[in-house]
Amino acid sequence: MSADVRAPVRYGTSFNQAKDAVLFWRDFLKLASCQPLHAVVGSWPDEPADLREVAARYAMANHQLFKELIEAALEALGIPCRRGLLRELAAGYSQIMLNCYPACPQPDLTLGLPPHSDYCLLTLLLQDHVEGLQIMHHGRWLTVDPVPGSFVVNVGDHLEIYSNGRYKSKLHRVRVNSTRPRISVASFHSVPVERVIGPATELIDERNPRRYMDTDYATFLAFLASTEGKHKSFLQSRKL
Ligand SMILES: O=C(O)CCC(=O)C(=O)O
Ligand SMILES: [Fe+2]
Repeated sequence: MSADVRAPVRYGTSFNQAKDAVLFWRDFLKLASCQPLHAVVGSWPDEPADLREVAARYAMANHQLFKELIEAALEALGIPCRRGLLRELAAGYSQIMLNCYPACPQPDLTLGLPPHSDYCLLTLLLQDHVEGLQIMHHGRWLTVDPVPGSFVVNVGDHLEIYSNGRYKSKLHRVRVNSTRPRISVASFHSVPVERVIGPATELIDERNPRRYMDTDYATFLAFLASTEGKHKSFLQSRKL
């Protein structure tokens, strides 16, 4: 239950319950799943006995699917796949976030997760049969129908920045209910943490000026700790 948000394994409720003023109605277990995977698996819990093996198989297959999806996204943007970003993803940074939202006696007084967008290129989200995820669409919260065994693919802040705004990172939140607990597994995928990400040079010219500042993980953490973080989203803070 580390207060260090960079720790490879964390258990908790909100982003950093040592500091956050408002806690969320959820428990999470975060597993860092950087590539190559064998470098982090040893830091994962060794109980239950098959956790490492099952989670490693899941992480590997999930990362493979992510690479196929991001390759398609780069192709759609007209960016040659064999260069730049895709090559870096062989040593990319991923996190598996296992979320459990217990049933809540007063669900209207809280949230499982407050409105946010994901800090990554793409999120592959597996959810059970209990609804709870909502996305902001044209100024209204829409509930996403859970389809067990399928992934919801969310565009994250990094893809909006990298595509210079052509892909949009979606604001989303999680509501809880009074009768049924809900479980979801979110896998966040991006470039290595020390890599600075900005709009792809291929997408910028005189008619399409750069719309976002460069960013890295240190900028993100500094933003969360700042007062700016109280009334703005991280993505808004990177807009030019
Ligand atoms: O539980 C969900 O459906 C969404 C989880 C989520 O948005 C997150 O972990 O960032
Ligand atoms: Fe999210």
